Amino acid sequence: EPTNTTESCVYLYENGVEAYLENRFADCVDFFEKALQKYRSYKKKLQGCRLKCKYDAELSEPLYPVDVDNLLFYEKAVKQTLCIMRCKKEYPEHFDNFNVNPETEKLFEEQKPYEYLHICYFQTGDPMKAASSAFTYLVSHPDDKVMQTNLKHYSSMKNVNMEEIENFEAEDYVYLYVHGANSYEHKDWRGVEENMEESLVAYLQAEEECRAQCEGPFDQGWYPDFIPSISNHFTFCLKCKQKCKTRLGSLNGEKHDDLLPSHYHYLQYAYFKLGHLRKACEAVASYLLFYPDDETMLSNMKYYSGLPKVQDTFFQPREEAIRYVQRQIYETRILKFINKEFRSKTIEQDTYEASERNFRVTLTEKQLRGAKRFVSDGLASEKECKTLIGLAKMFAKLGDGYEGERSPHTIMEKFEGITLSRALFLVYFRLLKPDYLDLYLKLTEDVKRRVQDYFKIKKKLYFSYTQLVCRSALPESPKNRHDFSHEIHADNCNILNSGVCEKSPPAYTWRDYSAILYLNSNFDGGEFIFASDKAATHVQSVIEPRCGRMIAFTSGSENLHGVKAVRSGSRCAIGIWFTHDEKYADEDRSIAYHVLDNDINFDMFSSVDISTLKRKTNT
Ligand SMILES: O=C(O)CCC(=O)C(=O)O
Ligand SMILES: [Fe+2]
Repeated sequence: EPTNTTESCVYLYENGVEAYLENRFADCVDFFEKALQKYRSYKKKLQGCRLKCKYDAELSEPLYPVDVDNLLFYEKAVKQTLCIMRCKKEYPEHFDNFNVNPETEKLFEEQKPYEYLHICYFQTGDPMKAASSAFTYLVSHPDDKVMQTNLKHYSSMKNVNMEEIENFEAEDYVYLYVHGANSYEHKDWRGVEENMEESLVAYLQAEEECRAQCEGPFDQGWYPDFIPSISNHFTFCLKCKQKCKTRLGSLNGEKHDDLLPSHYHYLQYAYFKLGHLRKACEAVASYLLFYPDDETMLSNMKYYSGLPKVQDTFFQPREEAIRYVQRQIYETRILKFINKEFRSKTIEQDTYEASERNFRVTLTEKQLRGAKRFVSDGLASEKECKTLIGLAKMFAKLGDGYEGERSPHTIMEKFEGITLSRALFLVYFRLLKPDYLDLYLKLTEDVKRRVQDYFKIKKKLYFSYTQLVCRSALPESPKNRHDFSHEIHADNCNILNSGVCEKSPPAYTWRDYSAILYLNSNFDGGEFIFASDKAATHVQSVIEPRCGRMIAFTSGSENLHGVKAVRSGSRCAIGIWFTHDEKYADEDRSIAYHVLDNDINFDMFSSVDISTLKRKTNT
């Protein structure tokens, strides 16, 4: 079994998913609760080490009394590194062989476990916890329609008390702040003082932790010089840190973009009512650091200044507010500078070409729990994905000659798309700008290169079939489906009831490798799964599609796979199948290159009946 926590978090998570799929709901609850608990404690330790070490390095005696050439900065970095290494050693259960896996972090940071957990709680007869899980999920995904419906459903049950619903992932300051605001409503000024002062400390602590979490590893994608490497990593962290404010500004889903300064607003009034004028003035000055032109606060200031006991020197902003605002302003300026100055084409080009050369596997065979398969990211930019989705949508609307509007796999979804051959056909007849075909070719060539690299394929490999497909939930289909968008299958054989996979027609027996390049993630459901049998009683791995991600595998029975129901939205991906058999090579691809090069030779077309371009479809 895995020895480190991130892995065992995934391990527990996967077991939870598996228990859920097999209707073992008590196990599901158990696994997910443990997974969440493990992840939380790992995260606290990690943040704790980073914060403690920063603090220690700050306090340590410099090796030389004068700072020359920013050497003090590097001295501290070195000391901090040593400290972090030692700190992690103290928690071998968390950091042994520790290797941060951003995929895992994402699962937990996006509260994925609650998507399963609420159902498992419900099934084990705990609708209160089911409701709280649904609520917890909604706090970070406030617009999730499916979860909103679930919560509504739970809240209508007679043994569910909405007053007692909890956000399982709430930070300490959330309840302190809510209590403080309630005290204010009840004119309990001491209550405001106590809760808001405590909430302020807890909030700043939570923000420091959030920022510390941003100081993780960063895959540069190529090998830059020393200084560019530092500034790249710094920028990456800084962008992440800037998101902490927004994230923490959500009070159980309610967005506050002024959460931190509003503490000072409450406090100035409470202190005034309690007769602590100096403290009231300090709170006013602190608030004005954030919003210097705020009229209410400026008129408060005027009013307080007029009081006989108040002196001008009282309006001194608080220490923590000064530090916070100065840092905020500085960071914003740096980011603005970066965004403005690094726009130039040459830099983008460099970065792009450099990352081109670097082949990065996101998930390995071990992580996917099966042989001859891998997942890789970064194969397409957001813009490229949008362009191709646009292409699919454009021609689906015109009615693209597909056989049947609906999906061949489930009546709950519409299945539409465009093959490479069809894109070629459209370009040839001037119905489509060549840029689309160019992009289609380029991205699929990249996929092929990665497949060849990963599987170390020496024999000649041909494209056999390429198809961009969007699977869309039909508006009338239920939102809580748990069927498949694409049943578990193998790509080059037919699974018989006996479990044997027969390599005969109608299977596409010549297919040797399969790859799918995903174009989006803004839909519900649609996860790709590897399973060990046709009924998916044993799921080996679940992969979430997203723009630029590819999954590749050998096409045989060793790689049974399927797609879970697309519950809402539209899921677009390019499926690509490769063969070693020249007979099944896709001739349209080489024609496509000629069409794009503008040296179209009509002899070439004579060997291909153009009308077949339209009919050749894959179901
Ligand atoms: O779209 C996917 O993720 C997989 C589709 C698939 O397995 C197929 O078309 O054979
Ligand atoms: Fe498939």
